[in-house]
Amino acid sequence: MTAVHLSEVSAGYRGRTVVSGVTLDVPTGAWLAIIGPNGAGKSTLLKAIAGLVPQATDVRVDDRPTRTLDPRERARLIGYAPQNPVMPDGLSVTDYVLLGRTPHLGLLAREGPRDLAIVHSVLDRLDLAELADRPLRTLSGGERQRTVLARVLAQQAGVLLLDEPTTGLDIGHAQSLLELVDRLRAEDGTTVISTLHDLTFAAQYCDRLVLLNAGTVVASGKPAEVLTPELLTEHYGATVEVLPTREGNLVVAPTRARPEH
Ligand SMILES: Nc1ncnc2c1ncn2[C@@H]1O[C@H](COP(=O)(O)OP(=O)(O)OP(=O)(O)O)[C@@H](O)[C@H]1O
Repeated sequence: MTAVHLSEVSAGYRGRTVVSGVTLDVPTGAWLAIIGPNGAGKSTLLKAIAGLVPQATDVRVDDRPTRTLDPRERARLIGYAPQNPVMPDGLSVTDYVLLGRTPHLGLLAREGPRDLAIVHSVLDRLDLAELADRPLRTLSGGERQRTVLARVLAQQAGVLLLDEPTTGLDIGHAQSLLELVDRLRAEDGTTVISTLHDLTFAAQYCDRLVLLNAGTVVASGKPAEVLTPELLTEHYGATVEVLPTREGNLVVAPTRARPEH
């Protein structure tokens, strides 16, 4: 089943087209990574899928055009974690993550024991339980990043849009966050679309990659089809080796120019 469908989607800001002609189908339970150089339009494409930027032609999530959904309906369907969200600094971690439950509450209803149980379980899974009562302004960059993901996971939406979810995380926390997302899609059939600059992680966790440059899709397919030295040189201007590991993963290693003797 297709969870997310884009057909010739273009999107941009104030009359400037930033992403154009993107056609994609993401099956339920799949994980798609949008990769590409800085400014390629990756975040804009995620926002277009979330229905948050002006776009030409509809993006459909669960066969519904996202731009016609009201915010509560959209939030029940799509969990979107932006790269730099505005966070009310005075709130505690628990209260902030509880905001993820808002789309599931009646208009004037307060959260109940089930909502609190979901929040505590997410905090545990993201290694945030000890910070539950801390005001957001006291968190480190990586702790804030995990708290944003916790709010989105508490939403329990079927489609997750994650903009650079591992930025600012150390390798251990980045890995456990990606493992958690991977478990959600295996166990609950959650569909994931994320931007990722770490191409080795993208190769490891994602079924399919879309390489965006200057707002258009220049390559798409399985990690081994997209992460070739030729494509990475052409579109990132990087010199890299792509090495297979014993486990069958790929490592993208930048090579260093050596001075000639
Ligand atoms: N709110 C905005 N208003 C106007 N232009 C914007 C806005 N947001 C992004 N842009 C422009 O759109 C283009 C694509 O930006 P976008 O953030 O989608 O790229 P990206 O691929 O996610 O980049 P990065 O890897 O640097 O995060 C850039 O030229 C950027 O300056």
